[in-house]
Amino acid sequence: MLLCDSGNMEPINAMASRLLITDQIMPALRHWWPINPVNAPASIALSSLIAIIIFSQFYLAIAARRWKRHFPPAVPGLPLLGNLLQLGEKKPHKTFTAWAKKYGPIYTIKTGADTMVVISSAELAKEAMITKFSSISTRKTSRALSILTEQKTMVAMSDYGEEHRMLKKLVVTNLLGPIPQKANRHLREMASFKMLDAMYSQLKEMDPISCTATLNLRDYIKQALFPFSMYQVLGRDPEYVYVKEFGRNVGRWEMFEIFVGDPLKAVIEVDWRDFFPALQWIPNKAVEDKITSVAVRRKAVIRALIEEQRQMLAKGKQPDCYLDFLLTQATHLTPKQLEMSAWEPIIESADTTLVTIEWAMYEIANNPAVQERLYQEINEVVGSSRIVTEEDVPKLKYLDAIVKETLRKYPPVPLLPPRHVDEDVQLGGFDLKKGWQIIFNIYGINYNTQVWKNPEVWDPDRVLGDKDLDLGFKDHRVLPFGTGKRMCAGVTQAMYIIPTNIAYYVQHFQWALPQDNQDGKGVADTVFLTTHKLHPLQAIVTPRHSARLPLTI
Ligand code: HEM
Repeated sequence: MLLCDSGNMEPINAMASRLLITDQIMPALRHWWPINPVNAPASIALSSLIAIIIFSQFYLAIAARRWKRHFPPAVPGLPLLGNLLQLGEKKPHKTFTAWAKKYGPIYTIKTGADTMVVISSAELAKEAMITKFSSISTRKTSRALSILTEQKTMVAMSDYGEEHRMLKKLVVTNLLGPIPQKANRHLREMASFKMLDAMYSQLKEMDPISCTATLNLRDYIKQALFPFSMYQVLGRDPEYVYVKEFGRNVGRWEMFEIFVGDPLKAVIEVDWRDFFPALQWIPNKAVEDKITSVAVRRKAVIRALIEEQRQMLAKGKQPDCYLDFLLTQATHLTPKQLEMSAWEPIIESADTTLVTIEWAMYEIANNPAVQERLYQEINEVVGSSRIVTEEDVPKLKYLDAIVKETLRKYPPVPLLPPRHVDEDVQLGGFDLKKGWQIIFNIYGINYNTQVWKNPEVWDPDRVLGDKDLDLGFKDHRVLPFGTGKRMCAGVTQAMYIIPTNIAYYVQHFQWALPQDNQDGKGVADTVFLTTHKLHPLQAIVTPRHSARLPLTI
């Protein structure tokens, strides 16, 4: 195309000027390769040859750079399916951690058409989540997550950007940050004290003489946390709500299933089309219907609650809770953002905190020496005539070690929701390609044998007095809450509720596991997205006092 078909130089010059070869460059070129009308065809052919050589060298240099790209090791898999069949069970974090021992702290796997980078070391997690955050800040959600999160209209699942910042600021400033959480202390105490009273009445009812009986602790934690989360958001814990779409009332515990239980089960629903984008067009109605029905039910109930709240405000109720704030002050929210902002803190309050408390109490019940030591600490710091308070917690160092060691051994979110590589980036000296996804294997980080000896052993002494261990703020050895700009927004609330509740339980009761406890060896099994204990904790509970201790003497 660049050649002209005669000796006429005009078209070449015109083309040169079109190619921005300016008047200054052309004379220099002519000097270097004298072009004249007589030998023009030969000159042009030679020029072209040189251009081709230069171009191909340039191309080869780029290609060589690309060939030299240093990708992380890949776990061998099958053609097309990749490693999907190796991830069939519900504990992929354990498989990832086993692979990390073989392939190192960063490796790739293929899940169908997707390349996923799995990271299992604190240094690499820090590099990706803090230093290289801007290149890795969006999320590619599964179909199930996309439906359940109303296309990422949720702080935890949104891409980093304007909407995320706006929604996160709203919830942190008005509900989850240190100031609103301090103000909500009475709600936490009310919920926990009600739970302790319920445990006492149950024990008295089951065995009026010894008051010792086997209780299902998960039920009690749930009975405290769900009403608490409703109070935080709605300023009340409605026994039921009328849902127009259902044509009937929905009771408190049905609401729990609709807001918490069902979405958690639905989110791990696997739709094979997630792994093969080329086959998106094939319908998978059964899975889609199931997930859509969970989302539709949730929407109907949250709308009913919002409508009730609107009516209460219209009748003169003073705004005194998060939803009131959203309805009266955050009027810029779209209806979808409003509904999701009301629901998100409910599901987040009710699940991960429960998981942590239940695992901590399982370990405490299973380790009488630890239990006795914690009880002695509480007695020394607080005494036995009043209940532990939130002000006491910073003084209870052994309790702090128990909480941190539990979050290390049982991180409630063992794998962070995958992040998307938005542009080619280097991580730990390896090249990652745009379009890949990154899985942060928090479980693998917390079980890194180069950092933690015998990581599968629960031992609060290993973190006792370790002042640096701050769970992801500055120190990255244990990352239950993630780190950096996407760090958990509920960390303040969780770190109020978890230690106080463990302290209440140990201050008021002695705990033991029944002989025939179902946990046996496979205790760390998990059933949901979070590391729920496979079986609810059944423990033999003996009161240390005749009733709940008072707040003040
Ligand atoms: C032991 C309790 C908890 C644990 C272990 C936990 C853990 C996590 C983790 C690992 C993330 C994801 C970070 C990432 O993707 O990089 C997260 C995000 C989040 N958590 Fe929690 N969480 C807990 C409790 C809570 C509570 C009680 C709430 C609120 C009521 C909450 C609200 C959030 C929110 C809003 C985000 C999204 C933050 C963002 O994307 O910017 N979490 N949490």
